[in-house]
Amino acid sequence: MGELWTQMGSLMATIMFVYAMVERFFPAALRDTLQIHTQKLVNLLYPYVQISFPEFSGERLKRSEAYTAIQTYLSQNSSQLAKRLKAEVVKDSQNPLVLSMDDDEEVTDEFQGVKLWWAASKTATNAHAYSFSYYSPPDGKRYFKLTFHKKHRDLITVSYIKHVLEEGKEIALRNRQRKLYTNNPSSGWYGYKQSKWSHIIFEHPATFETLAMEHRKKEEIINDLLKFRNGKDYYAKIGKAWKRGYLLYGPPGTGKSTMIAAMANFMNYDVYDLELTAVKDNTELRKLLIETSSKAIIVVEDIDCSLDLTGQRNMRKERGEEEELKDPSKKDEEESNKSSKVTLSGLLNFIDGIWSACGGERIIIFTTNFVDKLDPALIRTGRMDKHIELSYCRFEAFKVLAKNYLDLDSHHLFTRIANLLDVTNVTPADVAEILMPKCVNEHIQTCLLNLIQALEKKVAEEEEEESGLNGEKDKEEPTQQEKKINGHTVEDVKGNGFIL
Ligand SMILES: Nc1ncnc2c1ncn2[C@@H]1O[C@H](COP(=O)(O)OP(=O)(O)OP(=O)(O)O)[C@@H](O)[C@H]1O
Ligand SMILES: [Mg+2]
Repeated sequence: MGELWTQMGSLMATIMFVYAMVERFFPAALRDTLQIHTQKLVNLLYPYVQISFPEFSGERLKRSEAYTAIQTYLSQNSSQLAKRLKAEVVKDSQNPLVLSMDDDEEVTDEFQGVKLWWAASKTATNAHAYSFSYYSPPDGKRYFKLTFHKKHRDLITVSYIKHVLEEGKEIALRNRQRKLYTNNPSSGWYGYKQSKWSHIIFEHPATFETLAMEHRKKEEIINDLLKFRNGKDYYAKIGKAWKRGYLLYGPPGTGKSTMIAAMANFMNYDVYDLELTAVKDNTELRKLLIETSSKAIIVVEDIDCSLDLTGQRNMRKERGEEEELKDPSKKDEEESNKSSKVTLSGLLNFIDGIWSACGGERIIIFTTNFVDKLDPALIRTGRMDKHIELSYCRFEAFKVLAKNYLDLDSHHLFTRIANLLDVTNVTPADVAEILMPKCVNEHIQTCLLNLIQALEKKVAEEEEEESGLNGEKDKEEPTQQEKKINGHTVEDVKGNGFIL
């Protein structure tokens, strides 16, 4: 190929030279005709088409997206094929040292059986003009040049370039370091360092393999996520925004936050941890949404605590209305004191209003400990597409934890543990804590025995508690009013870990 280029190059130079010489002797009126014919001759002898992709295009000093994507695409091939490489440190990449081909290097590529050539080039600068200058000449403008046979013009300009750009972006996305964002209070949105979200590198190690839950349930979630990830065309076909809502519910310590991390790692998405109490109103909420990238998981943890969206909402509303009747000025005062005025309708708009479709490929996750207390409008089907219950640790989940913490697949104590886990409710967080060896030389069997001891103690306590309750019940059946403690039923209080 190199030889061919050299021959072509000298042929072109000869034609241009002859053209320049002849042109001087031609009358001005005939020059245009001469130029057209010369061009035709060049086209005839040189059957290749060239496209260049400059690094900086337009008037704005912004690096061209196409150039970056091509560079990423080529760096995959060029690092093996090119002989002269350029090493660059790229921010936010998993592998910060990226090798790409150096200036004036050339690599070949193949697409659907068609061969094409990529070259990295630089425009020459007039170094002569700087020969007496204190300053060194500026660097020439870089560009990539794509050369291919003209008979493949349609294939290359339509399909190949699209393929390169998409692939380049995809590789960059795969290699980037994912981030965990949190929203800034709106007081910090303006001024010199304005930003609505702050971020750090997302490095949570949780995966679906290390997540303790029933295998069948786990598979179902993974399949759901896969279907979502590959569903771009499907969502477009059915006319639905490409997003999915999950509601994770279950008692504290059952792995809701761990599951979000596992989902983010599985999907390779960024995580936006939205702190609703720091959002002043619905407009701010919308602005935050617009500033999120695609391929993101937007999380609102403990939705019942973040907002006035729970069943208590109605109670407070009623109480508020009563007080307002007595003293109308009180309502305004209360409103201005409240830090967040995000309303249920604002949040619903955030989830499935027209703005929520911008960007695409987003997952919205709400977590709560009390699913029953959420407003039905928030969790109705279609809004939160999938409700996932994270429950207490049963034997199947325990086996995952034993593998994670003790690297253990089976043990003769497992049967005893399975029986105990069947009759008592302990969270995976509690089990994990007990299983974790407390010192370097703690034996596996000791950890398992510690767990059995803790579980037996819990079962005994629960039995004692139950027999005590039954005894009191026999004495006197409490009234409905007495069953409520500070507005919570006995079940609620137990769920919170209080002992009656
Ligand atoms: N299902 C699980 N699989 C693996 N580890 C778990 C699981 N559940 C809990 N853990 C362990 O317990 C710790 C606490 O779990 P996590 O923060 O995910 O609970 P949570 O449901 O989000 O609790 P909360 O409702 O209080 O936010 C985690 O760091 C993890 O080590
Ligand atoms: Mg949590």
